[in-house]
Amino acid sequence: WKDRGAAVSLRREVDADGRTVIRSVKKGVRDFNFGKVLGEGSYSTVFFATDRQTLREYAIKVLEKKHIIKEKKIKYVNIEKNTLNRLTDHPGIVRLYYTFQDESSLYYVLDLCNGGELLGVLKKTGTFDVECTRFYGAQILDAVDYMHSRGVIHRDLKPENVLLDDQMHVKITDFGTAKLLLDPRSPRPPEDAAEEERTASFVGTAEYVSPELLTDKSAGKASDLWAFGCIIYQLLAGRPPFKGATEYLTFQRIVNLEYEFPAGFPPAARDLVERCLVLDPNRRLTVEHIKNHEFFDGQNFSKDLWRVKAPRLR
Ligand SMILES: NC(=O)c1nn(CC2CCNCC2)c2c1CCc1cnc(N=C3C=CCC=C3)nc1-2
Repeated sequence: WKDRGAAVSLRREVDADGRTVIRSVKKGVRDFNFGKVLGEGSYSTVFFATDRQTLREYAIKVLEKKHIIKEKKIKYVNIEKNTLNRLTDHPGIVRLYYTFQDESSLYYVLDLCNGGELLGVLKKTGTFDVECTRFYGAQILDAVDYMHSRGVIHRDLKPENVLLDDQMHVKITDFGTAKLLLDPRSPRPPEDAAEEERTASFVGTAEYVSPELLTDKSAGKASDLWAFGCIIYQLLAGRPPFKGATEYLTFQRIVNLEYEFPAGFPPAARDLVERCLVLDPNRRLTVEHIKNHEFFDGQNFSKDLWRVKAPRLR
């Protein structure tokens, strides 16, 4: 596990001759004050942390080595690090500053999102109006477009993984289950790669998982756009489109496309959702189609999208 990024701290020490020397050493656990737990995954815990020298605040994701090995999650840990290393330069993606390790754990130093989860904000307001849905939908779409352009498929997009920063702007997180498309420049994968993909065990969160992942276990960029359609529906309706009493019943509703729109659901948004929630991934809207859809008429998808003030949530 090669550490990434070199963050050094200057440490004043006394050498053997009693002289005070300043050494530059790679940052480690001792350079941070760890605060409250922000979230716990099956093999990681994310803490609020402050750099003791610069006082900058971060989220530090801590992964216990022996647990990762015992649970055979090394592959996921490497996927997440390789994914974060590809997604280095977009305002809508939680940024990995650097990593370090000690004998027991691995540490990822990440952007801190003080605004919490989009889901939390949605629960407070119940539903979003069209203006807020357009703003957050546009930011999520722009971040997904960047991810896909870098050959990354998130595979578990949902309002819990859409975090908010101090400006209430979107920061997408949790790439531990992402799928990395092979670099087009690299040699073609062996034929059995497709087979291996089909035997892949990972499935996202029930309410947002795409039908193709349930039927033939293949996930492509269109799988993230299925989840995008579910999120747009949920922001306006206050609940996800597919929700059964059990996971199995939720899956059944998805593969049978069983969902309705509540009365008063805005027509342009309804048309957009209907064209994202298409069973055949090849007939689903692509990012470009969605950007040009009537629902986003007049929406600016340039860098300004990340400079404008977030609309007041109502
Ligand atoms: N899995 C992760 O990488 C991750 N998990 N969290 C906390 C989770 C809580 C449950 N929903 C998904 C996120 C984070 C990160 C990245 C880095 C990261 C940065 N800031 C926050 N901030 C939060 C603030 C309040 C509540 C939750 C998260 N959280 C994270």
